[in-house]
Amino acid sequence: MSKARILVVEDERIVALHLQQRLKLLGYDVTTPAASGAQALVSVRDERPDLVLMDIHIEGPMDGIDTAREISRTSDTPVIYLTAYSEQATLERARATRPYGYLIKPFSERELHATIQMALERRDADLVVRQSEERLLLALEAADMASWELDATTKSVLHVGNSHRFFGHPQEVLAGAWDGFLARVHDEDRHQVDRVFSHTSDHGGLCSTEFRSVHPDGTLHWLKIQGKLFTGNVDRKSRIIGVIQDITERRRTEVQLQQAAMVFESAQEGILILDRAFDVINFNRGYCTISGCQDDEIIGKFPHILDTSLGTPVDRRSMMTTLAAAGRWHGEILGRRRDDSLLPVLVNIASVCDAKGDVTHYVALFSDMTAIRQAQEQFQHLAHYDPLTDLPNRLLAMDRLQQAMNAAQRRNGTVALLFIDLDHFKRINDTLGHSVGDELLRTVAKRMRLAVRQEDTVARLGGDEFMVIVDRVEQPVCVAELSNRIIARICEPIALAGIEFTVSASVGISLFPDDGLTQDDLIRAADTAMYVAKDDGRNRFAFYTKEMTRKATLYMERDRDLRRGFDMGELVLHYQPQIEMASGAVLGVEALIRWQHPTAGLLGPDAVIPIAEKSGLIVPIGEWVLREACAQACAWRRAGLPPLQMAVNVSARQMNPDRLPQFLKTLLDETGLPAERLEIEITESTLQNEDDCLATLLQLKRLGLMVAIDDFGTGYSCMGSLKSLPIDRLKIDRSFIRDIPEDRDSEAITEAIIAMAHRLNRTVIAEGVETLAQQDFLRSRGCREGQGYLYARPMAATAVAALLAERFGLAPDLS
Ligand SMILES: Nc1nc2c(ncn2[C@@H]2O[C@H](COP(=O)(O)O[C@H]3[C@@H](O)[C@H](n4cnc5c(=O)[nH]c(N)nc54)O[C@@H]3COP(=O)(O)O)[C@@H](O)[C@H]2O)c(=O)[nH]1
Repeated sequence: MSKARILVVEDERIVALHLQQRLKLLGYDVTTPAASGAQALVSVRDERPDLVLMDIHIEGPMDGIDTAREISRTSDTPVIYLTAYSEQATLERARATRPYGYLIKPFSERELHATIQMALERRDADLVVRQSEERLLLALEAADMASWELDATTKSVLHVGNSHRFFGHPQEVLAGAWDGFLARVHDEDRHQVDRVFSHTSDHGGLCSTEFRSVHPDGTLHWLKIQGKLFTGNVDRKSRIIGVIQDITERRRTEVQLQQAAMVFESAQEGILILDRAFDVINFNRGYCTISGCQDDEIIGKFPHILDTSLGTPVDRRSMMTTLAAAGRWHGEILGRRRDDSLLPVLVNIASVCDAKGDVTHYVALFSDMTAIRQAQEQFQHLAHYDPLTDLPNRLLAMDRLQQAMNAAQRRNGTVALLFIDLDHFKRINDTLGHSVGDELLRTVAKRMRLAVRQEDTVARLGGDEFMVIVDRVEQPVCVAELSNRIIARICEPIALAGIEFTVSASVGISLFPDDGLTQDDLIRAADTAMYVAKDDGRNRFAFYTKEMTRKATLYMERDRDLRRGFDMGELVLHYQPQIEMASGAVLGVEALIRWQHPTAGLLGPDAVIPIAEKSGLIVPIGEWVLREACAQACAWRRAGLPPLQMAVNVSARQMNPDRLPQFLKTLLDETGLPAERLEIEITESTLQNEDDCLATLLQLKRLGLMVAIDDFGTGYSCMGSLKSLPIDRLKIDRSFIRDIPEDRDSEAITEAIIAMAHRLNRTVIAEGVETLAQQDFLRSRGCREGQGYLYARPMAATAVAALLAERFGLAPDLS
């Protein structure tokens, strides 16, 4: 253990040397003695003695007490005063410097040694305390804390460490009366702080509270004070001692977290926190509302709303790739709710990464877009539909018209544009009021919609002007019929405001491409036509061209007449025999329609078939013909006439595989006519144009019927296709037979058809045979059968019976 080094401060050199000797003898190490305060301070600084023996009266301006004060200010070196004086004032001054001892001269070796030892002991103890204090201070500083102390009895603040940091005031401002301290606390927290400290002062134990301190610059700091009531062992004083801490940052974070939690919980959007495997680890109420899922159906599972089995398929792989590359993915999908209903959702997914940049979670946000989409739809609707009638407005009508024109151009078709204007609407509006006028327009709009096909567009252009766009017009006459249907519907009585009245309409029609190639041209043409209809007396239609109007009107009159005639049973069948040319034997007959018109007399098929084809009446008329022909064939059989082939013409529109075979099967079953006795004649063009034709023919062959191709040679059937068709007979067209023998080409064609029929193992018959020369030619080329005026004209059923009876010498029972 090293010797303690002692500095002697003594202005009397002899005394100083003597004291040094005594100290050495006592085992101490001594430094060079100092005679003045200035020397002493230099020595303390340079020699670093363990103790100073300080005479009070020394050289220089500073006495020993001043020097000791300066030493204690700049170092920890303990000072023991040496003096011969012991008057009170000096002692008071000396005590204020907190010396480690006081030796009154003269003193003994024992006194000197004991005082020095005690001083060194005390210095060591002080050092330990100071180090411990220092450690505590450093620890508090490291924790951004400070100590504080309150006298619980007097409720005065004894100490507030680092007061600047926490209160913005020096210690002196805070120390002292409790109210002074409370004045630095925020108004709203003051009562609480007072209550907490009062409680601990009165009842002991721990105290802890958080409050805001108000700094002089107005800033607020959140502080946390914790403490405990202690009662001093010596002085029995009650103190609350503890630590103070600035928790402003923590409070801010807490507030932010609270706000975030509030946003999370109260958000209308669905929010999910997903783990790296995309399984849900947290969700908010919004997600439950949007997805319809219960709490226990969400956690630990893949988000139901992203389920790809319904709605918009979400390509999970590309989503993950985007998330990995950009950290976010968003898109609008049709999401799947718990009950499998679908809803439009905007999905935003963001990756959450740790400090190293590795993905730890995903946050997914789901916004229900239903309301927005509905609003958009409503907006779209408002932009494109008339609010009064809910019909398309001019804007949408023009768009539809353009589309129809484009499509018609591609397929070489026709589009009709109908301009419809109510007659005298203004009068109704003026007399019955606008609300009745509005109601009338609504009623008319509904009636027009009911009059047209689903695919046609009915639009309101404004006022009492409407437009109908008819796509895929087959015949202009169909448009005329539609116009009449619309006019008729509009004309039906309307009861409004307690009054029943009727309103009529005038319709102008233009056709694309005939009447114009642009929208403007077509509209202008339809408008012009509408004024023509008005000029002609209103309540009618008019085409842009007069000829079209005339044709359509004529057709409709004929159509009406035919329907009436059909209903009145004015249609009849005549039969033209088919002959074996070598023997003159009647092999069969062809049923040909006639119309016994009440004013025009007997009309041929030309007055029936074209109109019936256009109006669709051909199907019921054709079925009537088949029924009538079969019934007649059976009647002849029953009358004892020899069995005959019954050939019946069937139009292309009848060749419906879902209808004709079943109809014929039932007919044969009902009449008992053997199937092979009935021959269906279809034209070559029917065979070539109708997709359904082949399917129907195959079914007819399965029933056992015979099939002939009528007007053969006028189409373009090739041998290859004929070979595979289910036909039994070719009927050479009358136009080739007519020019035989004058025309070589007709002869060549006829000859070729006969040869082809033979090669294909089909029978062949020539129609329109009028002369023996024609018959000779046909026979010489191998054609065995013929039909024509040479043998017989088409005739009534009774005439056929009479002819057959005569040929066979029979007396048929035709009763
Ligand atoms: N879908 C249906 N079509 C029918 C039906 N009935 C008739 N038709 C079609 O009408 C076409 C014309 O028939 P029609 O006016 O009766 O003329 C037939 C004969 O009168 C006529 N013919 C017969 N021989 C001669 C002749 O020597 N000279 C001459 N100038 N004309 C003659 O030919 C018609 C029969 O021809 P086809 O049917 O081609 O064998 C008629 O062609 C049918 O297409 C019906 O019910 N449904």
